[in-house]
Amino acid sequence: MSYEKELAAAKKAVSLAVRLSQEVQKSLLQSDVRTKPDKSPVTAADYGSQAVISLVLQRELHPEPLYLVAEENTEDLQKDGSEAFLESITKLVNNALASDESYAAVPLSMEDVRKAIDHGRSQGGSNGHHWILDPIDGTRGFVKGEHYAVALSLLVEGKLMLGVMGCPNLENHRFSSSSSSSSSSSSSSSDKVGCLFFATAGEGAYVQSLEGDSPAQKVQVSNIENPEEATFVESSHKPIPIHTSIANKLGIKALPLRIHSQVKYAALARGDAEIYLRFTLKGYRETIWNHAAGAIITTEAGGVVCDADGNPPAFSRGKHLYLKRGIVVSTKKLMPRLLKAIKESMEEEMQEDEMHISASETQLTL
Ligand SMILES: Nc1ncnc2c1ncn2[C@@H]1O[C@H](COP(=O)(O)O)[C@@H](OP(=O)(O)O)[C@H]1O
Ligand SMILES: [Mg+2]
Repeated sequence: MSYEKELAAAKKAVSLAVRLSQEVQKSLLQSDVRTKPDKSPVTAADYGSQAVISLVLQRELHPEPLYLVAEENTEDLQKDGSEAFLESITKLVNNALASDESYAAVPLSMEDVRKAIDHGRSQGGSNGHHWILDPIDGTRGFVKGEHYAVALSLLVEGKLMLGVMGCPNLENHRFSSSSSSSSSSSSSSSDKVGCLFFATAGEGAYVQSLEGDSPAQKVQVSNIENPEEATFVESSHKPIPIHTSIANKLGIKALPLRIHSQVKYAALARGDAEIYLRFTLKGYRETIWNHAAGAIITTEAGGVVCDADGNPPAFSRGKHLYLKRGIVVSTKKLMPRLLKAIKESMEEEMQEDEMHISASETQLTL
């Protein structure tokens, strides 16, 4: 089955949502950043992007029903004092939609926008069609003017069939590992930025400029064979000690690139980097919208996405991913060596934990 109609709808939805997010990022004041109960930030762009994508998909795919599993909901927007915030989100949504000729109709009300956001309450699963959305992935990066992504994908009968990812602050040219440092968000003012990645199952992964002014180009993961030359990327959250141990075992010389959001998957898909490690901290459960679009794009570019044991993550079990230790992404060539290094590092970590436990038991008995 071809997903042409769905792909066109998804590209349109993501492009309009990116326009909205860029509008917000340009004028973002610290006071516009709210904090969710899990302490992560949320902005008008998170809600606005979700509303735009929900509305565009509903209209483009009509009369098919839309099942959308998305990160945001309007619970916090219904609290006292949130009316002005919802009003500003509604204005952003109307502006973004009006920039597309086919949507320049009657402006939407606050209630329309609230409903569009809450359309994203589907739970996913292994039956039927489910769209998966992270309206702003990497909100921490977004509020700092760094990398973020608008990530949309389609799950059909439990399998990822399509992914579209807008990366508004990613340079159109590849970034090289020679510029490796603790941050990769630097760009010279003459660099052209803004990439739209997309992939459909079995048909490869592509990138085009977000401005749509150049034809799409096929992307492929890197073909380096020596892990010592690999560039490894990780999240900008707290450093994860086991990542360093794994990189040392592989003899990787360059410092990791620390990048917000699923732009990390895009970096691998395009051959800018070869290894993405995301061992999760205890108590944190990964959600499908943080990985789905990136996973199909990198896989279609020839990469491999798996857990620490080498098993592919299941996107069909609801909103969460059930992983043993985290997500590992690399190329087919490097994955066997990487999994071996991971196994060794995990065994060492377990031995260290056991030593700590017996040392503290000894202290207790003294
Ligand atoms: N302690 C943690 N460990 C891993 N991921 C976390 C986390 N706390 C939050 N996240 C999620 O990680 C996403 C960002 O990933 P990254 O660190 O790769 O940029 C955030 O998505 P949102 O920005 O969409 O909320 C957030 O949901
Ligand atoms: Mg998000």
